[in-house]
Amino acid sequence: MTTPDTTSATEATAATPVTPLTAVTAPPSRSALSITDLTVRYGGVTALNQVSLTVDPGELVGLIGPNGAGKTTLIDAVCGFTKATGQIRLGDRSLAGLSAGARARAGLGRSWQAADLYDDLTVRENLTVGAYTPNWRQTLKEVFWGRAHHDAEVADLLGITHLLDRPCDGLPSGQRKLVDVARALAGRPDILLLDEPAAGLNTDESRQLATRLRGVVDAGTGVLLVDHDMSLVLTVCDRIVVLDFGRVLAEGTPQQIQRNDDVVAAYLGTTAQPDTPEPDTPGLDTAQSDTASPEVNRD
Ligand SMILES: Nc1ncnc2c1ncn2[C@@H]1O[C@H](COP(=O)(O)OP(=O)(O)OP(=O)(O)O)[C@@H](O)[C@H]1O
Repeated sequence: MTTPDTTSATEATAATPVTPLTAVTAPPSRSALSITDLTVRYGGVTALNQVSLTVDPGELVGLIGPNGAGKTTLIDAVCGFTKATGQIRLGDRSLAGLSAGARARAGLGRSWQAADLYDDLTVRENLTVGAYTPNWRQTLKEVFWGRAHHDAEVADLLGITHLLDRPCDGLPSGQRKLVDVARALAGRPDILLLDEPAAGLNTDESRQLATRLRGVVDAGTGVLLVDHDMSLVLTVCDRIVVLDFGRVLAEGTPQQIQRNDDVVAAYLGTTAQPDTPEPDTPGLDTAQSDTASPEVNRD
């Protein structure tokens, strides 16, 4: 079952129900990401200091913290864009010494803070670029699991099927973010690391993204989500790790994190009120109950 390029995306979707992602897209087993004592220094700045965390297949882990806490550095180090010490493993395999390309082929995918799409290409073509990891393993996957079908599945999962044949140039920011995530997913990663996918999105777009991310995770991919949108992180994540000054400050479920005094003091502040407030609470300051983006800039 494939989606021919000559058929419009809408027609294809209507004619051929998309098979669940787990059945077709993924290799039979996926690997967990395990990070131990990860340390990154930029000259005199210790951006990460012995950070350890795990992301299991089918788990959505949030990574939050103030500006400059080291979140992007962690993604860069895991994906091979920044030198680091410590251990990074994907399943049984150590990623030590591997290039960024080799880590992508091993099963890591990532998005970037700015959704830099190839604007003169269509959405479908962007997915094709995202899927391009030329090695025998990838070629075998494509022989057994199919490429065009995979694009259709990924597009379906992110809710962008109707956009597949549109050029990326001119897409609104919310759709660009979804395409960016889809492009990273097109490489069939075991673990997907997302750097602020909700930045610039309005509340509706952010909610839509949350639904789509949950679909990605439920289909078996492990996701590490970096974002300042606390409404998104606290509602969609299974587990949250909080960084502060390059160290792990706290780790736990969203409920545990929002009640952690250290996290409230360092990051969430008085905005940490994700429990549904009484709608008619007298004197409730709506600004204080806004959980959207408690950015703390210490740069
Ligand atoms: N290329 C670099 N050279 C030198 N210092 C850097 C570099 N990249 C990051 N840093 C520093 O490392 C620390 C961690 O930065 P990082 O961008 O990882 O934080 P962050 O948590 O992602 O912040 P934000 O939420 O603002 O994106 C900061 O002190 C930052 O100034």
